[in-house]
Amino acid sequence: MDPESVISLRKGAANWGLELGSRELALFSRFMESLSAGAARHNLTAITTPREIVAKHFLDSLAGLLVIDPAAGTRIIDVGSGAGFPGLPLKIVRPELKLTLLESSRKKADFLEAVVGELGLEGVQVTGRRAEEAGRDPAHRGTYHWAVARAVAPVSVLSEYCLPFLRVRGVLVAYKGPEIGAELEQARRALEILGGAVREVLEFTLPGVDDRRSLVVIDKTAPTPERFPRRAGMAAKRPL
Ligand SMILES: C[S@@+](CC[C@H](N)C(=O)[O-])C[C@H]1O[C@@H](n2cnc3c(N)ncnc32)[C@H](O)[C@@H]1O
Repeated sequence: MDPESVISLRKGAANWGLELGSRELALFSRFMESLSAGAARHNLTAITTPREIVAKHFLDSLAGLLVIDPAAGTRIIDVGSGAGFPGLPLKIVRPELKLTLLESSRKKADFLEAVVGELGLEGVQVTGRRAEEAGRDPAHRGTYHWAVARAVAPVSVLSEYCLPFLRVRGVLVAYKGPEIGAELEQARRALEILGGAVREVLEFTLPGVDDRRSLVVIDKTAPTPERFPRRAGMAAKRPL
């Protein structure tokens, strides 16, 4: 990673109260190399300049640590992880997290396996399945303290993908853009049915690019009824 990117990553992370040392910077640097190679080879991400990768992938992902505290539980699942966001940056900075990267595209899951190996990260499991299927598997259902997802689906649909994975009192952190009011209004019924309640919406600006973002923090307040998630595709086709 070029010196300018290192500086903006360190400065941006300090904005979230995170101090990045040489271990973390080396891992981010290697991750950036894999991303650039992966983007060229497999068209994995549209964001390719180092400045944008730092701000829109690394720092955006790290904002989740404003909410996620491993002291309150270490099991975390990233639903629809794509090229590893937000899960991998969270794991780099909080290595005690036990991370599952769930990604239905085989090509992307293969990329994730390769990156986890290249970075030498322990306690990361890559699962190349759909959320609707893994959410019914007892190895995953009701077992996580945290679920995170970025750019996967509207909150009404995302709740059906993610809430089944959480224990009661677990937390879903949905990474969103600004102006989330109407989307949350549409998700009210789904949250009620699935056992979730919006705790708060944290708004922030991405350092370096000044884009506005928000984190929707949803508490799991009751067990998700057995019939959810519905079969693959239903949540998106007929949101609750
Ligand atoms: C727009 S990408 C976002 C990737 C990453 N979260 C990010 O922010 O860069 C959405 C990803 O979610 C995955 N996805 C969509 N629906 C899914 C589902 N039902 N189960 C698992 N993965 C899913 C897609 O394959 C895709 O890689």
